[in-house]
This record gives sequence, C-alpha cells and structure tokens, in this order.
Amino acid sequence: MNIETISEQRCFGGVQGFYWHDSRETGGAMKFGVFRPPLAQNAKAPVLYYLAGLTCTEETFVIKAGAQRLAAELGLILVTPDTSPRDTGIEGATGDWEFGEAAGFYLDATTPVFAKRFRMYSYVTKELPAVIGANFASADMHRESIFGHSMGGHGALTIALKNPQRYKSVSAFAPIVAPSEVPWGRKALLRYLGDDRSTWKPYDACALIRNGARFPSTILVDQGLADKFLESQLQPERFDRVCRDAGQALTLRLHAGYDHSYYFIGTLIADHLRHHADALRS
Ligand SMILES: N[C@@H](CCC(=O)N[C@@H](CSC=O)C(=O)NCC(=O)O)C(=O)O
Repeated sequence: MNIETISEQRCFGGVQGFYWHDSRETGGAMKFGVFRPPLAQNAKAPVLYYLAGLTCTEETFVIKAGAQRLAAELGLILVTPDTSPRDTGIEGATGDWEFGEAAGFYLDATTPVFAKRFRMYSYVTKELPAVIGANFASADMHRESIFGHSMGGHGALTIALKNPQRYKSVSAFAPIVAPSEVPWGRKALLRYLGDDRSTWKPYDACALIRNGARFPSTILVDQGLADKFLESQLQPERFDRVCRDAGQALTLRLHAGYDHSYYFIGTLIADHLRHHADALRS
C-alpha cells in the first residue's frame, strides 16, 4: 500500500498531488492524482473519483477541467486514476488510441493476453480505494462518489450500477452508454472479454439497467450536440430509453454547440461537483 510522491502543489488553499504505487491488480506501476481541499487539513472529506477517457492520463482532468476551485469550496477530495496499465509490453496494447494502453475500459479482462494486466475494474473499485484510505488520513472512505467522461463515463455508470450501495452519486459527461452496440466498445470488449457477448453485459450500462440494475438516486448525464462521436459511439438516447422503461431516475441534458472536449467538461464541471457534494453531505 506504499505510495511515492511525484509532485505536490498548493492549489486553491488545498493540495494537488500526483503519486504512483506498485499495483497488485494491474501488475505494474500506476499513477494517480489526488486533490485535497483546505478542510482536509483538519477534518475528513468525501472522495469523488473521476474516470477519464480514451488517450487520457491521471493528469488530463486535473489540468483541463478547472475543478479544483469549487472542489476546494465544497470540501471534496478528487481522485483521478490513470486510464489503464502502462508499459505492459503486450503485443497489440499500443499503437491504437481506441484500445489497450490509455483505453482500459474500466473492466477486468479475461482473454489470456490481457487478463493479467488489464484489471481496471478491480483497480478502481478495490485497490485504489484501499490505497487512498491507507495513505490519506483525511479521506472519508464511507463517502464515495464517481463520475467520468466518455470511456470514463461508461466506467462511472457501470461501476455505480454494479455497486449502488457503495457510491452516493454518479454522473457522466458524454458517456459511452452501450459499448456492446458501438464500434469503440465492440472492439474493446471483444479483445478484452472474448466473443461470448453474454460476458459483455456487466460492462454495458444499458444492458445492466435492462437486466435489473438500478442506482438509488438520480443519474446526471450531460451531452454536447456538436460532439463528433455523438451518433457513432455515444448514443445517449439508448440510455434515456432504458432508464425510462425501467423507472431509473435520469437527468439527461443535451447542450447545443458543445463538442467532446474538456471545454465542454469545464463548462459543466460545477454542476457535476454540486450534484456529488449534495449527495456526499449526508
Ligand atoms: N485522438 C482522437 C481523440 C481522442 C479523444 O477525443 N479523447 C477524449 C476521450 S474520447 C472517449 O473516451 C479525451 O478526453 N481526450 C483528452 C483531451 O484532452 O481532450 C481523435 O483522433 O479524434
């Protein structure tokens, strides 16, 4: 559970740090970011995990989303894991931005080539929380929430739907909601999980809802209408439909003119932080 500090910077009265540790789940070094708000100097603070998308690292959200000012005010600890194991040496794990390193899809792979290292579901839900709890005394591990973007939105939705009592709230920016049905997801699930599509369902938010999974509070999803991946990869209307059919509370907001970038995330980050702070207060 030992971590090494890469850097720590004072930020809005708190501390933005980057760290690494040897991960049992992914079999190598994993980097992550932690923002601690000012109140964490002498009190416990809730933990909000952010899962980033394809091509991203533990730094992307930290540098681009502009979340720290409000997280400092709201008293939220922000934890930002990397998006996959790195330097795996596995053939096929590099050279394609949609698959492999930086594209871990927040699942536990089962195909022989990827099963040992690509275990981001267990990493994010078990190992990383244990590392945070053991190394950051101010982290209140009984108050956790999760959100993410695109591939990370898929990760946040599926993780929350599978652990509805664990996370107090969930939200997503432009998530992949039905990976079994779109090119990014089909490519990744086939190579990580094999061709038995029944094994894909636990990693597909629409399929999870269809099969009875529910989240106890309203799920927040924001989607830009000028997003170049909207029709081909994201298709939020699928999630809207299954949530309506199942009676799952969902706030899906569509925003004219916004694309897939961190300018979109930065525009809406305050709403998401408040959504989580409200749920984490109790
Ligand atoms: N290289 C790609 C674009 C990759 C991209 O847009 N990645 C998104 C996440 S996509 C879904 O998971 C991202 O968050 N990028 C980081 C950023 O700083 O914007 C292409 O050729 O289109």
